[in-house]
Amino acid sequence: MRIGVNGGTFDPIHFGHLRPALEVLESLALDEMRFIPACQPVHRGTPSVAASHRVRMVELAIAPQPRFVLDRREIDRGGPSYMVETLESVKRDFPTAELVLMMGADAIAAFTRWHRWQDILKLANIVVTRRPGAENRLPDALALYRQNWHFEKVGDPPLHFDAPAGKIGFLPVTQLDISATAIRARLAAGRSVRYLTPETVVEYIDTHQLYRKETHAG
Ligand SMILES: Nc1ncnc2c1ncn2[C@@H]1O[C@H](COP(=O)(O)OP(=O)(O)OP(=O)(O)O)[C@@H](O)[C@H]1O
Ligand SMILES: O=C(O)c1ccc[n+]([C@@H]2O[C@H](COP(=O)([O-])O)[C@@H](O)[C@H]2O)c1
Repeated sequence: MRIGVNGGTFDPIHFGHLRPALEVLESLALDEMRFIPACQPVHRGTPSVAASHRVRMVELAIAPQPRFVLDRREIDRGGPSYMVETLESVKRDFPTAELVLMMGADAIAAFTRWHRWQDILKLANIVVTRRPGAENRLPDALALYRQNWHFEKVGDPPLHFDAPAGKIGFLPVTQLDISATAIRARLAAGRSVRYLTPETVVEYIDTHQLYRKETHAG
């Protein structure tokens, strides 16, 4: 079994998370892609809305896609959301599974500042997806991880890693210049975010009046 791990603050989830996740799932022939909302993301501020809202929006967004799975383990664990602990926990639940951690080019550029990052490479392979605005940060990461580099472009799916962990692959996915920061800014300005995120998420945000004021944090 091959399991994709897609961690994020998801504040809120948007098509820039969803489309690359589907392309990774298909390109690597994963059995499932687990969306794991962070409880307390490290290396950034507190999320703008409560974890319960972020979780529900992920659930709504992934509902149409059968192999997308909501994974609540970071929320249930509480405290700082260190990815190494999350991967250890997934590995305990699925001891024989190969884990593929996906992250955008912006995230891999900061990877060596992650908690116990060397241990992450013992637990999983990493697939890096290109992200608009992060292009000039990728070469640094490329140089840094050359010893672990595995594939750099798409062949005919399924791509596969030749080891169960420790490899970093690069997948050029469809480019969507969408960020949660820009979505929050639009909402704060009273503008629409339709077509940036699934309609169910737009409706949830409207119903709960999220991101309009600062009273939703918690
Ligand atoms: N538009 C996008 N294209 C490709 N990858 C993305 C995109 N947006 C987010 N990601 C990736 O998804 C993961 C989780 O990102 P996150 O939840 O922080 O979203 P974000 O839009 O970057 O949020 P924020 O603007 O609040 O920082 C990261 O690995 C990030 O690189
Ligand atoms: O484990 C760490 O030290 C670590 C440091 C920074 C980010 N992460 C994880 O990377 C994912 C994307 O983070 P972010 O801040 O871009 O939402 C999310 O799952 C975070 O928990 C993890």
